[in-house]
Amino acid sequence: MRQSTGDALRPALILRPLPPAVPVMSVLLEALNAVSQGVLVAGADCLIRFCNTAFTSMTGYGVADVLGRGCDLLCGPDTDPATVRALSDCMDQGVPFTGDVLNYTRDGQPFWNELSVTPVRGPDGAVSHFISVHRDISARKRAEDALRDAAQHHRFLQDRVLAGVIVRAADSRLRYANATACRLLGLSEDAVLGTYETDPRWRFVREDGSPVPAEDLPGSLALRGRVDVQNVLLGLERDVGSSPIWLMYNAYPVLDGAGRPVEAVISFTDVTDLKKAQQSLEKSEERLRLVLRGSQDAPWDWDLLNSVLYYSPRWWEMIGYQDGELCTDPSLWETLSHPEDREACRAEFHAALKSGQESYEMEFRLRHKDGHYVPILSRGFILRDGTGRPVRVSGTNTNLTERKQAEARIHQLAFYDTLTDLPNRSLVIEHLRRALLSAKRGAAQGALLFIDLDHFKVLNDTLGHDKGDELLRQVATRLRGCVRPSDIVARLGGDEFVVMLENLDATASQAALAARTVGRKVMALFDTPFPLDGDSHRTTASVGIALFGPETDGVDCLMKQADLAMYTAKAGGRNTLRFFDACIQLAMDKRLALEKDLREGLERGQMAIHLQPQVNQAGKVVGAEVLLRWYHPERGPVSPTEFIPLAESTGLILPLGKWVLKEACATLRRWADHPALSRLTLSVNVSARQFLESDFDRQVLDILAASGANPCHLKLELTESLLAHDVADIVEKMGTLRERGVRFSLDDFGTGYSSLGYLQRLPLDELKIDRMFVCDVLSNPNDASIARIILSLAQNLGLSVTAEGVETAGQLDFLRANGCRQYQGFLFGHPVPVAAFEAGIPAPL
Ligand SMILES: Nc1nc2c(ncn2[C@@H]2O[C@@H]3COP(=O)(O)O[C@H]4[C@@H](O)[C@H](n5cnc6c(=O)[nH]c(N)nc65)O[C@@H]4COP(=O)(O)O[C@H]3[C@H]2O)c(=O)[nH]1
Repeated sequence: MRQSTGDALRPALILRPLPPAVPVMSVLLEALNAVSQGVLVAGADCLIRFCNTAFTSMTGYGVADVLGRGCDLLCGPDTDPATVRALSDCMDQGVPFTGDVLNYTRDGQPFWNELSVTPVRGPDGAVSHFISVHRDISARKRAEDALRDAAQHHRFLQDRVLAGVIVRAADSRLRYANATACRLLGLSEDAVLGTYETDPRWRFVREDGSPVPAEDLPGSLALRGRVDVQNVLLGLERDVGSSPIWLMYNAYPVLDGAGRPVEAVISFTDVTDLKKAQQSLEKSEERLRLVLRGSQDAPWDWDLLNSVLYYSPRWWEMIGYQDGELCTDPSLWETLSHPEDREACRAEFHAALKSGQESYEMEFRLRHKDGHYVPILSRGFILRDGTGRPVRVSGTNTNLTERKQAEARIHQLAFYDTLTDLPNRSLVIEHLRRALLSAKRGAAQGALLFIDLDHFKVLNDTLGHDKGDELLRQVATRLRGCVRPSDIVARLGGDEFVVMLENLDATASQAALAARTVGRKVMALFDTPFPLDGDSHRTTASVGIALFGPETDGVDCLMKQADLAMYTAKAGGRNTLRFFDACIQLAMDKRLALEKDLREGLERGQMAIHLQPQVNQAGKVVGAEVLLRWYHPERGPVSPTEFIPLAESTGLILPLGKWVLKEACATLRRWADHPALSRLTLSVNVSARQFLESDFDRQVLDILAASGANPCHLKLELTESLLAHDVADIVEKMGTLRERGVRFSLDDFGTGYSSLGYLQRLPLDELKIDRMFVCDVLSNPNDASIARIILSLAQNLGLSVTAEGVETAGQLDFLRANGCRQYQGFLFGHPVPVAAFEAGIPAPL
């Protein structure tokens, strides 16, 4: 109820010049004050003559405020001037007016006034006054505004949701479509209401490409079945034949009060991108399936977070197992992998996980059920979470067996000679390159031997290529068999072979000797005829040798040198061996001649033994060392220091040594009958090569037996170099001989391989102090110390000691003072022929 201002009087009807009020008027007045609308009466001059109670309540004005005021009393700042004008025009023209006007109460509050002004005419037809009826419609206006706002908001939202929304009537006519729906359906907003959902311009298709009939559209289904339709995927070809956009539909029916469907609300979302992604995923999965089906790869998958491993049936098959035959746990591949690969693989795998890379590849071997190892290429793809942590690894294993075999075959074809299976020129060049590099780093000298069969062409032309090939194969086999496994034997082509020897010796002369030994072994291979298809064929080879070492100028140069040496050998009459280096060749020739002479010298009786006395501390001769002498008719006397090493390297030491032993034993036997000589011992030098003969002990016993010498007078002098060989064997042979009374002395003690361990193990009787220490005992404190140590060592081990090379009384005094009891040297006598030695021994008293 609006507050009236000051005037508590009931509103009065003041109509002038109306006749005085009668009860009827009073009733009318009562009626006017009872109505809920505000009523005003204004004169033709538009001044207010009357207002009812509802008006005063509505506006807050009192009756006194209103009477006599103009009709614009209620206008305010936001009152629409156009409306005011229209009202004013109506009043001027004496026509009714209705309209909604924004008016203001007395205290300035705006309110909506539904105003209707009716002109009242007098008998003369002229407007005598106006009756206006006012209704406060503010509440309605607010409701309408709210409704409009809500509708706008709703529309706003509808237009902005990403889903299309349409409402269709039962006859499929569209009643509503939001902006998204219009966009997706290709409709303008104006066209919505005239369009049917079943419009023939749209073609709906299913995922398999078949068309969707109108009655199966989601709206139709919802209306017909009165059910909600959910998640139906349809393709929409907006123009028939165009590529469809994919829409995910939901729909529900709207029922009337009687439960009859009146319309369907249909929403749909554009899932074309999703669909495309799905299709491409399906395609790539399909492709992967096809690829995997077509390939022999074995997929696997490892869930790192849960430690769950999946090995495909082919994974198992690759290593000979049935699916599930072994327990599948993360350590399985480690258990099955080759021990040599395991550590590297583990490291590589963890490095890949740690590094953040997406994939890796590695090769290793897995143990097959039957025990052999299968070479595997494993490719893994690492899946990581948002923080980069690896959560899953998936991949495939490829069996590399065939590839490895093919690679080996290719390698074989590229680097091996198909006829002989020996390395070919390419491979030997590689080996040489590597050997030269290592020689440059200071390793020992090596040698390259070029071997060319003599007159091979003639054989090939006369006997045919098959037999030629067969000969080459047999030569290859023999060559391979006559060198060490570490030496390289190769075929360069035709009848040319090479042998590469590494690490021969640090000195060129010794390396040349070793190379020549191999060269001669190679030539000796041709001494035995070659069986060729029932016939036996003889052939020879020419060998050229080039040494290589830090100074060598590269592979080509070395090959040329060996080739040239081989041609020199051919030019020298074939079946011969030549060095590229002329000096080496000269030295070799000399050596060869010496070797030949030595061999003949032994056969022709040019050898003799000389004896050098060994005396005790009283100066009495107790024995002698047997020293070999060679007197060549042209060369004259040849020093043992010259021919003994040659004899050792050629093997001639064996017959020579035997001969010396026989001579010594024969001498002992002879002495046995001679009172002055019968107690003397003879020390015989035995070379390592001689002693290592498997039946050396038997040979000695045979010679002793054959000569009838007393074994107790025979002493064998062994050298320290012998100790580099199988000591157990040496000990055994020494034991056998010692049982018969033969004694042993260790020669040149202190110069070579001595070790206390050996000294204790060997059944020795004597140590010999080498003359190199004796020589300087007085001038060199080191040598004096060594001599003293040897003497004290011998004493502790219970061995006797003979000092060699005693030349002066001073040396003798030193040795004697330090406990040495037996001596040998020029001070007591030079090596002399046996007869001279015997003559020098005084007859017993
Ligand atoms: N400067 C000097 N030299 C002295 C003195 N006393 C002895 N000699 C020499 O020292 C060598 C001792 O023999 P070796 O150490 O066994 O050294 C021997 C031995 O290793 C070897 N040899 C000699 N005969 C044979 C043999 O029949 N068989 C074997 N396997 N080797 C032998 O030849 C080496 C040299 O023999 P030779 O030339 O006869 O040289 C002998 C001898 O003449 C001395 O006071 N001063």
